[in-house]
Amino acid sequence: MTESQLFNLPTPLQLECGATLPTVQVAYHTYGTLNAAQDNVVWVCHALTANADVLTWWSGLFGPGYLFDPADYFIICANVLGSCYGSTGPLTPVSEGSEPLYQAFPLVTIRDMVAAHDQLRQHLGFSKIHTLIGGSLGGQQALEWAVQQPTLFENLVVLATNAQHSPWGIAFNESQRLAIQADQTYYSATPEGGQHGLKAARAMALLSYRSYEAYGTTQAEVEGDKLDQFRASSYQQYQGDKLVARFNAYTYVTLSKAMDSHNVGRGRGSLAAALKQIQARTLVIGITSDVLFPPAEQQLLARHIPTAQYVEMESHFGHDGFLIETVQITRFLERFYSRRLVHS
Ligand SMILES: CC(=O)SCCNC(=O)CCNC(=O)[C@H](O)C(C)(C)COP(=O)(O)OP(=O)(O)OC[C@H]1O[C@@H](n2cnc3c(N)ncnc32)[C@H](O)[C@@H]1OP(=O)(O)O
Ligand SMILES: N[C@@H](CCO)C(=O)O
Repeated sequence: MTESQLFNLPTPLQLECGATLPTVQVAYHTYGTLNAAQDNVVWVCHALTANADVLTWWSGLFGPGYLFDPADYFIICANVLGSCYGSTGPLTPVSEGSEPLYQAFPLVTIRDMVAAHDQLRQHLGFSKIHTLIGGSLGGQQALEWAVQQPTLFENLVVLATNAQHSPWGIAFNESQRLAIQADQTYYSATPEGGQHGLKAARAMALLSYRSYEAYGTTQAEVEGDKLDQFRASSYQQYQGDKLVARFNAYTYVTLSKAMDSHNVGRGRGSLAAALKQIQARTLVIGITSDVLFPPAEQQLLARHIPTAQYVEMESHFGHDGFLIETVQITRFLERFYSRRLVHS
């Protein structure tokens, strides 16, 4: 694990909603060495509850001996604006000496996240990115960035994501926010506020990340005569507690609203017109059992991005397959790069 590095934006950040964040800090991790030609940069955009330490949460794809090996690539991942892993968010001050804003933290969009990351890119002096990759919320950022800067990225890899967040996805997120906001401690504006609601929200979200088959495989009862205390119940409880131990309700609300805001077509005529701007060679990966970002959304991306290839991954892990099925993803990527992987 590497240490997080910090970048402070040189000027206040004007958000899409009209609010301004006076100071913004972006936490990021890098691995490997930038080569002389500076053409081995792989930029990873992370999903909802992850952090910038991609080697911990995407191991199997990133790390020594894996496809994106720090021996070959200069890998960078930045924590998104609004998160709680080092970048400015609801639990951090937004100006020198101020108190955190908690539920008053302004609305952040995917475009605001991209704006912060692009400032970091400029600060680091990268004028070319070999590969931009992200799944889910990370894929939303990657698509938005690739639309905004068509010539910056050589390759774009997006998994289990979409061009515009769907009514179905927004409804899932709103239901989770309802659980958080029904927890009166949410209004306490303390780091622990809303934890009961957050636990319920994560349990609800899990249903959209997995599948009927996945629960059937991993949570089936050994004894068939139980009346209560089922394994699936204890799994939901456990997963809720696990997120509460490492996250907070205010960040969850902020990031789920950012996901809802995603629409590459906003102000650009249409989704198709926006996606047509992308010049990066693109691989779109869908997952057969993904009910949250179903294959039809990936197929739409591939239809409108001029150079896109579409592949579909057989998996019963549902949406979270993009984090879990690293062997299949590696195979798809090797084919995509046609073995042009190692840089001299
Ligand atoms: C410090 C950090 O921030 S690290 C994490 C950073 N964040 C991320 O990476 C976000 C993206 N990652 C994820 O969403 C997840 O880690 C995934 C999707 C990759 C994998 O999910 P996991 O929860 O690890 O796997 P899975 O769904 O199989 O659950 C396994 C866990 O449930 C527990 N479990 C399984 N069945 C049950 C049950 N019936 N009752 C109670 N617990 C259960 C297991 O013991 C295991 O516990 P552990 O995580 O403490 O080892
Ligand atoms: N398991 C992922 C799901 C969101 O894509 C996360 O927690 O970030």
